[in-house]
Amino acid sequence: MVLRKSLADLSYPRVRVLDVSAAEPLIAAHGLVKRFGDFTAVAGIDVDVRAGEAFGFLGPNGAGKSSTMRMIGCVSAPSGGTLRILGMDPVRDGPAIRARLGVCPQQDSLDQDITVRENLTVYARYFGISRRQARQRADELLEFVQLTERANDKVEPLSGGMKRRLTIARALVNDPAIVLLDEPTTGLDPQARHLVWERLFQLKQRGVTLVLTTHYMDEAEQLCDRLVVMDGGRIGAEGSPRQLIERYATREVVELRFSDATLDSYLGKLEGIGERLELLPDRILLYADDGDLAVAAVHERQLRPSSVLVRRSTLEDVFLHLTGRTLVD
Ligand SMILES: Nc1ncnc2c1ncn2[C@@H]1O[C@H](COP(=O)(O)OP(=O)(O)OP(=O)(O)O)[C@@H](O)[C@H]1O
Repeated sequence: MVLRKSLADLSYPRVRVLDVSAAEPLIAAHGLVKRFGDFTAVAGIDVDVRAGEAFGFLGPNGAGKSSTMRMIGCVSAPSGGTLRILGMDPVRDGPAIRARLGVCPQQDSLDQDITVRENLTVYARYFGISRRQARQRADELLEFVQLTERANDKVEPLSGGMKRRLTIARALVNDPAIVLLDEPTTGLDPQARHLVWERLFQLKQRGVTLVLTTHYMDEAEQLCDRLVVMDGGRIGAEGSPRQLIERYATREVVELRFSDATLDSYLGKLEGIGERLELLPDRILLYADDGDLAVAAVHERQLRPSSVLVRRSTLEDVFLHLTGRTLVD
């Protein structure tokens, strides 16, 4: 496997691009297992991550996403199966792999006692980067994550979104071949999430290989070229967001609420409209390629929902179809 710097983009963040002749995926997992005592957190998953793609693990809390990321990050040994990262074995070649990974953990692990810039320069020194280069790299990265004005401030007073952006900058210090992001926007407010997405999108545009976990379907839809839907340590489906929606949902969904009776009494009355019905605690979802036609059919049956919403299908619908639960349950 040959890695070379992209000549097209000399500005930060520098990009490592896999030589097109390399056949092996950057991350290849087959039958990967993680056990904690008798409990199986990851139950034999197959994953291939290719150079330059943004790959996501979408699933609810406890799905096994972080356990998988920790194995890929070479901080937790697999209990079974095979895992190769950048053509190497994470157990034997952990330090060599870690040197080429950028890791953005779920919990911010920034040093609160030093400045924003020092968080980057000190980290850069772990990778053997010279003091002068570290300083230059830190300044470029602070500009990239829009924190230049806070460079000399301590970390503690920064907002959650700023801390997350600083953690992303830190993950880029060593010019990584793969950036691992565990729940990059969990706990952030909508504006801060959008800023993080925007920076990640920039990285993606520059060809950086991103691997992220999320339980936000909008995050997965916006950022991921390809993703796996994970639940209970297993992968239920794999594909691009669009492929998954086409495969597991209809083009549109009608959300129906009724105020006059228990919801399940309407299931029989709606039978045969659209392709599928899902009963949620507060509404019925009616899957149909043409939502308006489905609504007309509902009215023809003299049913009077208290509210009707026609929307496009999302990954949330895919997850519901695959697991019978919503992601936020
Ligand atoms: N060190 C550990 N010891 C015992 N059980 C663990 C350990 N780490 C994780 N687990 C369990 O493994 C399961 C999967 O956890 P994991 O953190 O991988 O899920 P996740 O999909 O990342 O969810 P979250 O978003 O909550 O982190 C959970 O039931 C969790 O309690």
